Order: sequence, then structure tokens, then C-alpha cells
Amino acid sequence: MITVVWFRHDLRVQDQPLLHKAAELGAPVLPLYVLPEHWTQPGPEGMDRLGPAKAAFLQESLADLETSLSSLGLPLVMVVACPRTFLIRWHESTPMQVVTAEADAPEEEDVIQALRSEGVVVSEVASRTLLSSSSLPWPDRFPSTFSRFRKQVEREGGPAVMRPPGTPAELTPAEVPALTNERPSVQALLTARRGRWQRVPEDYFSLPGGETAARQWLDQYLFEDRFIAHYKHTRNQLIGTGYSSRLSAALAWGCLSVRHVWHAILEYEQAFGADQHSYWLRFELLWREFFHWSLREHGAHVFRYAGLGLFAKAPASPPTHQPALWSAWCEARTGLPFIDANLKELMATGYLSNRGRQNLASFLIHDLGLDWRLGARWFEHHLVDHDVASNWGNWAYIAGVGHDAQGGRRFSPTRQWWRHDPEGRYLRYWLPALRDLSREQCLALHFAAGADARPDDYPVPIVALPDADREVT
Ligand SMILES: Cc1cc2nc3c(=O)[nH]c(=O)nc-3n(C[C@H](O)[C@H](O)[C@H](O)COP(=O)(O)OP(=O)(O)OC[C@H]3O[C@@H](n4cnc5c(N)ncnc54)[C@H](O)[C@@H]3O)c2cc1C
Repeated sequence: MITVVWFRHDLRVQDQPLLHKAAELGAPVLPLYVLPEHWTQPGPEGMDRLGPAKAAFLQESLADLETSLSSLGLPLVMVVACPRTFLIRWHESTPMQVVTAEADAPEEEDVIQALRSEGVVVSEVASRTLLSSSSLPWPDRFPSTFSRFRKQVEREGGPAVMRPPGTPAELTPAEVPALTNERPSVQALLTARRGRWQRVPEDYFSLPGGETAARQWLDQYLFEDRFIAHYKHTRNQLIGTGYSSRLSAALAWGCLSVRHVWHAILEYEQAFGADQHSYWLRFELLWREFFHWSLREHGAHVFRYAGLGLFAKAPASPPTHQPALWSAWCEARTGLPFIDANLKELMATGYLSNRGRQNLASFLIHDLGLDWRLGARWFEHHLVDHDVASNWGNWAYIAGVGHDAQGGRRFSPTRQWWRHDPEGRYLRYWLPALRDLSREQCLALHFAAGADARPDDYPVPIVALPDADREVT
């Protein structure tokens, strides 16, 4: 019998409860990563789940994990396959038990159940959240809003977050069983997916994938540059290094554990004093936590057009698809400079500020009138930090079918741009064609006016904004 440590979104070695669990079980250990082959298969709109920036981050994270495991004397087996079929077949030839992270998304839960029904013993270990399933602070029903959730979690000075464990001392490597898998290797597939994508010069901040880089950045962010000291004031900015923590991709792939980040912030508070900024970073981690437990509670409902069905009655059927609007979105040619700049940044870098994400989601849902799930899938393809719970939870929230008791949020793209990009710096950065225009000229383009100043190839807006949007101050 061997213990397969099946890595999914927990690509690290330090503070890794999966390895501790494997050490406790005592059998020889085989670390495994299965890249689910369906991630590369296009869905109905031609989008798959593995865009180029995301593939690059995953490739770097796996390379780093492989190096760290090999320093513990453990090889990392990597395959492209259907995880359920692969593990069941393997079990038939090589008796094994599996140690893996607690399931988050419904499809992860399905695979774990399928393995168990085939007689595989699976130990699920909490590795992705601050709280643990054995000590949740809400009595029985999951809170319907974030503020109720936060109040319960913060009661009595909480949350009490367990200290992450260090690296386990001794693990005996298992012999690698023979593999019959005709798919391309993980590295070959990721190289092909990554294609010619590389970090562009415009990407003023770019964190490579992997635990090593993530730990270094966390240290720099908190203790060297101390960017956290202005977090609450700058977190809504659109451009520049250190306006927000940029920890999302490392958290999404588990290069860092959220418990580790939480305790690092507490250490910062001990060293430099707690204030509204350090509290606010922990507050944002509670948003992540909220969406993670919500996904476990509501499961696949978050993927329905009508969402979670907690508050208002949502229409059961999605709006008619509008191919012209959708292509303009996908090409970042909506004709609204602020929207196009955000679309360009996301496509070029795989990252976008929280403010930018809120604006894009609101625009797609409330101004273009498209099915919110299209936008969520598009984000899933592009975002290096894609996280099922946070992405789908936030989209549903803005669409008014998630946890927002007010029934959805529209952000005026005009006012948002005027407030958050007062010098037009962000816009000119991502739209060089508009570089010589004044901010007022760009505003005229935004309202389909100002034909004189329109650069030749810049499109007219694909949608007229409501009159109320014209008032900007
Ligand atoms: C439509 C939409 C889609 C999103 N999709 C994702 C996603 O796929 N993955 C993802 O990690 N975040 C997602 N977010 C949340 C948020 O935009 C990003 O976490 C944040 O912009 C990442 O940058 P940062 O690490 O510098 O964030 P910081 O502001 O430094 O926040 C620190 C951490 O707190 C967490 N966090 C912050 N805001 C949120 C939030 N609103 N919801 C959940 N967690 C939050 C993240 O883990 C983040 O890394 C989405 C938000 C919106 C509006």
C-alpha cells in the first residue's frame, strides 16, 4: 500500500497539512498532480479553463513544487488525465490510499465520492480555508450575507486561526508505478497553452508562480516595503505596485496557505502595531473565506443563472445572446475607453484590480444585458488567480443572484472612471491610441460624441449609457 498525496490547489511544501497527514499514515508516499483534461476542452462559447497567463503561472508553480519535493527526496508525478478515471485505474494495479484537500467545488466532491465508491480510502484534509469544518462558528444555517458571516466569525475576538504546521521531517518515497497515459505531458501541454504569452512590459507587477516567489513577495509586501501600511487607502487603485497585496494567485493555487498569510499579518501587527490597514487586509481575507464556505453550502447552485435563490426572485431564463456585443467585449473594443482599458489589462496580464473586476462585471450584466455566467467563464479562462468560489461568488453577487440582499449592483462606468482614474493615467497606459487625448476628449468618446477627436480605429460605443451617467464631478 502506498499513500498518494494528490495535489490540486495546494502547490506548496511548507505548511502543508497533506504531507503531515501522509507522514502520520506511515506508508511510502507518492506526490501526484493531475491536470484535468477537461480544463482544455472548450465550452459552448469556445472558452476553456486554461488561458495563457494562467497556464504560465501553473507551469511555474508546478516546477517550483517539483524542486521543493525533490529536496525532501520525493518525486512529483504529473499527468494530464481525467482525475477520476486515472486514479481508479491506478488503484486497480497499485493498491493505494489518497490524501487530498477537502473538496471545495462540486466537481471535486464528485471525484472524491467516486473514488470512495471504488473502495479507495481518501483522507480529506483542511488546507484552503482559515476555519475548519469541525469548528464552524455559525449554529446550523450558513449566514445569508457577508456582514452576518463576519459578525459570527469575529465574535469573541475570532477567528481563531490554527497555526500552520512546518515541513514534515521524514517521508519515505514510494516507487513510481508504471503509467499508461497517452496524453501529452503536463509540461508540454502547459508550454503549448502558454504559447507566446509572456509578461508584457506594461505589466508593471508580475509575480511568477510557485511557493518560493510567493513567500518572498509576502515578506517584501509586509516587512520590507511595508505596502500594507496604506492598504485601506490604496486598495481601490487601478495601477502601480503595492496598492493591494497581489496575493490572490498564490492563494488560489495554494502556493501560500491563507492561514500562513493570516499569521504573517498578525506578526506584522505585533511588530509595527495593528491599524485599520492591517485589519482591512484580514477583512478581505474574510471575503474569500465567506465565498469558500458559501460554495460548500450551496454547491452547484452558484452556476445557475438564477443563482442561490436567497433573496429576490431572479428570472429563470437567461437573456438572448448578443454575439456582436460579446465579440466587442472579447476584443476589448466596446468603445468605452475605461472598460476597454480594463479588458486589455486582464487579457494581457491575467490580473485585474478588484475595482476593475467590479466594473467589468457590472458593465456586462447591467449595461450590455448579457448572461452573467458568460463573464464568469471568461474570467475563469483568463485570471491567473481564478478561484471557483471567489469568481463565481462575486459575479453572482453583482448580478443580484448571490449573497447581496440589495439585489445586485450597477457601477456607473463614467463615475467609476472619473473617481478612480482622476488623471486618466490608467486609461492612457492601456490604450496608447488615446494617449494624446485629454481626459475630457476621452469622456466625449465614452458618450459617443467627439467624433473629431476619435482616432481612426477606435470604435464607437456599443451601448448608450443612461443619461444619469452624464453627471460626473
Ligand atoms: C467579478 C469578480 C471576480 C473575482 N474573481 C476572483 C477570483 O477568481 N479569484 C480571486 O482570488 N479573487 C477574485 N475576485 C476578488 C478580488 O477582486 C481579488 O481577490 C483581488 O482583486 C486580488 O488582488 P489582491 O490579491 O491584490 O487583493 P487584496 O485587495 O490585496 O486582497 C487580499 C486577498 O483577499 C481576498 N479578496 C479580496 N477581495 C476579495 C473578494 N471580493 N472576494 C473574495 N476574496 C477577496 C483575495 O484572496 C486577495 O488576494 C473577484 C472579484 C470580482 C468583483
